[in-house]
Amino acid sequence: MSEAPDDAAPLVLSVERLRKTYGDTAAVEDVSFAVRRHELVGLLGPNGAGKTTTINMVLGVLEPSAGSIAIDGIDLARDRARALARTNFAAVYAPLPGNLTVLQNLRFFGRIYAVDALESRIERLLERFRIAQFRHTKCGLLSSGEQTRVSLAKALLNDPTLLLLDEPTASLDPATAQDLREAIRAIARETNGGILWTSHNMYEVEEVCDRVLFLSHGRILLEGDPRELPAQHGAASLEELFIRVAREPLDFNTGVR
Ligand SMILES: Nc1ncnc2c1ncn2[C@@H]1O[C@H](COP(=O)(O)OP(=O)(O)OP(=O)(O)O)[C@@H](O)[C@H]1O
Repeated sequence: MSEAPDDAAPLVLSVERLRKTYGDTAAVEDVSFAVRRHELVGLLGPNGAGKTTTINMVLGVLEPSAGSIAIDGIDLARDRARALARTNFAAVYAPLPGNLTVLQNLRFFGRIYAVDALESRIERLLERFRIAQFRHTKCGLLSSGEQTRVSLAKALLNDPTLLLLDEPTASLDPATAQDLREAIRAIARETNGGILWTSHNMYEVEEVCDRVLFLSHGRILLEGDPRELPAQHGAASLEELFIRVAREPLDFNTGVR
């Protein structure tokens, strides 16, 4: 756990009244939140809660039905290219091309992002994620944990102000996951960015996140410090709170549907 981020730190992500509907189904409904510089925010919720839909709207992959998104103060709808140049992401469902080596992949993406001094940037990231020995190995041949580390290196190539991580430790053994959590915490501390992170591992969320948002049925039901929220709501642990929120798809504070 790190020092609490400064409440006055600039917003690296600001989401206002975001909504995404598919026909009569609202995947995301009236969601507002922010991520500050140096902050690690967990986006939690049961399967189908709307986490990936939210992340995909922030990444510009999905167009919101309503609402606005600003990255580092830049409105995504109005100035898309400039806003997206400040983001990056890593997700297990978006692996890097398997027929390219680690180096070829990092060079390819580095050129797309127009990274300055690309070769030295790549070398630093290969060291940081302990993947230098795989530089000439095709990504498709790496273990899932090794691929995750390459995806994280790729996600940091452009030194993003906003880093989105969708279950970054899902395929990792406990020791590798622990190393990775430490690396990600260090990134939040040392860079000028903030991180939005999804995970189903409540132990990890308590250890890593400065703040969490509980999403259920497309709405934010709870928000706060993952170490304080359980006691505030009479739950013994974050996991117990998560299960209650997931099973009670109603206004958690008032009990009103
Ligand atoms: N293209 C689509 N068309 C119709 N419904 C969709 C579409 N994409 C997502 N949904 C629905 O929107 C809801 C939110 O889905 P989403 O993938 O954002 O959930 P999630 O919180 O990421 O879940 P998980 O933890 O299972 O990955 C789900 O009910 C899903 O079925």
